[in-house]
This record gives sequence, structure tokens and C-alpha cells, in this order.
Amino acid sequence: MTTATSLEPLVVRTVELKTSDPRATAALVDLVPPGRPLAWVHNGEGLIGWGEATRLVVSGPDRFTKAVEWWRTLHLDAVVSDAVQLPGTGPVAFGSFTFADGPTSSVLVVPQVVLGRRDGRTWLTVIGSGEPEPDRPVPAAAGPQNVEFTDGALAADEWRRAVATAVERIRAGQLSKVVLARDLIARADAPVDVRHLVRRLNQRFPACFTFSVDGLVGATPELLVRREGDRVISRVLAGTAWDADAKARLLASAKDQEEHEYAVRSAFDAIAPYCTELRVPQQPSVMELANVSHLASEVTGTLRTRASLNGTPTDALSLAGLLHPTAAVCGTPTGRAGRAIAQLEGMDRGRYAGPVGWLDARGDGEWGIALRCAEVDGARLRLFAGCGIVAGSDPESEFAEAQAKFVAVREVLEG
Ligand SMILES: C=C(O[C@H]1C=CC=C(C(=O)O)[C@@H]1O)C(=O)O
Repeated sequence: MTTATSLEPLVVRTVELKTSDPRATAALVDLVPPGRPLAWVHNGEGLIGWGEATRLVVSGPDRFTKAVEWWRTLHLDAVVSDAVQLPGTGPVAFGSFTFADGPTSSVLVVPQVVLGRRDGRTWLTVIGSGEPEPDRPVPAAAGPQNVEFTDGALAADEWRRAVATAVERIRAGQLSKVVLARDLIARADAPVDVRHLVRRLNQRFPACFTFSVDGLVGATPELLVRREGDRVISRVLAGTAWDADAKARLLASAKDQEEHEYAVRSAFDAIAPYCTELRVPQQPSVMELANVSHLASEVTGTLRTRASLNGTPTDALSLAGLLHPTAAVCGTPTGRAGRAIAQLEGMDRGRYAGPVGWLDARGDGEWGIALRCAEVDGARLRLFAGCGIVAGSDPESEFAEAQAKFVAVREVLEG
């Protein structure tokens, strides 16, 4: 299924903001507008968007290629004046894609106004007629009161049993790894202001990518892919600890190293054919967050020229589509793991664990994996957390791991 709003040629203008402009010094997250804002913020830099010039809604196994084609047609027809010429200037689309190939919708949204920041420079892009954007930080959004949490698709015991079944299948040699997730439902007594979530998540997890795209809001530590010119990077995470000595435990844990290796291998294999060189560190490092720590590997490479690939696109979204789903969110082998997920989780993941991020007209962009996030629908939110299961997994500690991952969003909801 594909639907798109008007395909009138877009008129796009990017200008740099003077340092005297209050928007050039305000924290990006303090400028995020109310409603269903668009945001991608990391270490104080990134993009935020107002309004909607146009959108694509797409589903199915070819959702990435359809979205890339739609975006290409849209920006090729656009009339662009870009005085800044950095990744993220000129026409930009924010996107959030489903984990699975089924009928649930993925979206690309082109805002009417984008404010971006990189290397201390701040710019404003107006797309179409634009709409008024705030000229100063918006007052802090209030957090929700009285939030109640209930189980989503599976109760705790049912989910532990699903993990036990997965371990049996792995030990029987049917597959090597599968990532099983569960959802939690949160109900507040009034609609939740997304700005509150964005600000608090960004404050608590500055090194993560805080995102808000079409009602999916979170702070993910996992960068599926960043493309800048011919440079490509993927920060692969898999293997988690959350208690004292997490770092030493992770580095010494054969089970976590195994989980991690499958994820790194899947990312490497997906993009190696498109690169002249692609490097993987010999040993993973440890990424320490406020709630959990992960084994992490930065896979970095140089893309081949498009001509040498017979015209195959290697824009950031095409690369995200090639990488998705890595074994950090699906498993090994991919097909069997995907089927086990569909059988055992008892839910549609929606856009959780799918690519979320942005793309510009040069093909540069950043796509994270939508983790540590919630689907926000007024006063009701659906939170997600998943864990990599391998032969050595124990259902009780996987459950505790999922609880530790939920803390990221739970904490900002509970104040
Ligand atoms: C699937 C999730 O995390 C992934 C990323 C980092 C560590 C993971 C793990 O150790 O299982 C998962 O692969 C999630 O947070 O929902």
C-alpha cells in the first residue's frame, strides 16, 4: 500500500541563522513544537521540524525502495536554494519504518520548516510556503500525572515461556539467535505532551538519538547507519548488562559476545558489497547508558561509486533498507528468526525496532533503530523492549533485562 499527499514541486530555501538569533543558541529540544513534532537530536545537534509539506505512507516488503523512489522524484523536481550546504540542509524528510513487511504503515514526512544544527552552525529551512515557527524556546511542557502500566500482548509469565521456547529451538539447532520483544501499555490521566518526553529523554540520554516521528518517540543508542558522502558508519549494539560491574561482566560474558557477534556479522554482510572497504573493531567496546550498558562495535566504511554499482542507490535510506533487520533486533538466520518472532511474540511490533531517522537530497542521513521508545496516542502509550536470545539465555534474566530497558521511557513518564 502506498499513499502520498500532493506531489507539487517543492520550493525549498535554507539560510544560516546569525549567532544573535535566539534560535541559534537555544537547545534544540527546547524549540520542539507541541503536537506531533518531528525531531532527531544527538549530543545537542540534529534536526527538528514543524508542520507538514507532504508525506508518504507505505507498507510491504518493498517499502524502502518505494520510499527512496518517492523521495528522489520529490527532490529532483524541487526548486532549492541552499546557502549552507551541509548534511541535513536543503530538502529533508523524517521517516519511521515498520519492523515487519506486513500491512502496518511506514511514513516519510517532509516538514514545512526545519531547524538544524551541526558543528555550532544553525540553519533554517523553509519548504513550500512554510508556517510560523517559534522565535524563542517554547515553555517547558508538563509531564503526565498518574500513569498506570499494564501488560501488553503477553503477561510476564507468557513472555518468559516464549523465551524458553526460543531457547529450546536454538538448542535443537533450528536457529542461532532470535530477539524477542514485549510491549507494555501506559495510561496517563490526560494526553501526554510529546515535548516533555523528548526533553527528558534527551536530558537523561544525551549520547542517544532522541527521536519523534509521527507519534513514535524514544531515545535509541543504536545507529543503524549514518551516510555522509561516501562515508558510512553503523554502531551495532547487542549484549546487555544493567547491574554493578556491567562493563567487566559484558566483556567477560561468552553469551553476550555471541549475541553481539551475530549482530555485527549481519550488519557487515548487508553493506560490504556496497563498500570499497569496511572495518570492524577486533573487540567490542562497552557503551554505558543511565539504565543499561551494551557491547558496541562501530562498523565504518567507504561506499563504492554509484556508477560502479550499476546505478544501485546508496543513499542513507537505501542503506537502512539493506541493513534492516540486523540480528540486533531480529536474529540469525534472519528468515527463521523473523518467523519465530511472528509466532512467539504475539504482537505486531509496528515501528518499534524499525529504522527511524532522516534523509536529505544528497542522500546523506542518519537512521537509528527505534528502540527505548513508545508509540504515543493521546493519553495511551505503548512501550517496547526486546532481548537477544541465544543458546545460553535464561528466561528470568532476559525478563529482568527487558524491564531494565523499559526504564528509559518509564522513568520520564513517571516524572
Ligand atoms: C532489542 C533491543 O535492544 C537491542 C539493542 C541492544 C542490546 C540488545 C540485547 O542485548 O539484547 C538488543 O539487541 C531493545 O532495546 O528493545
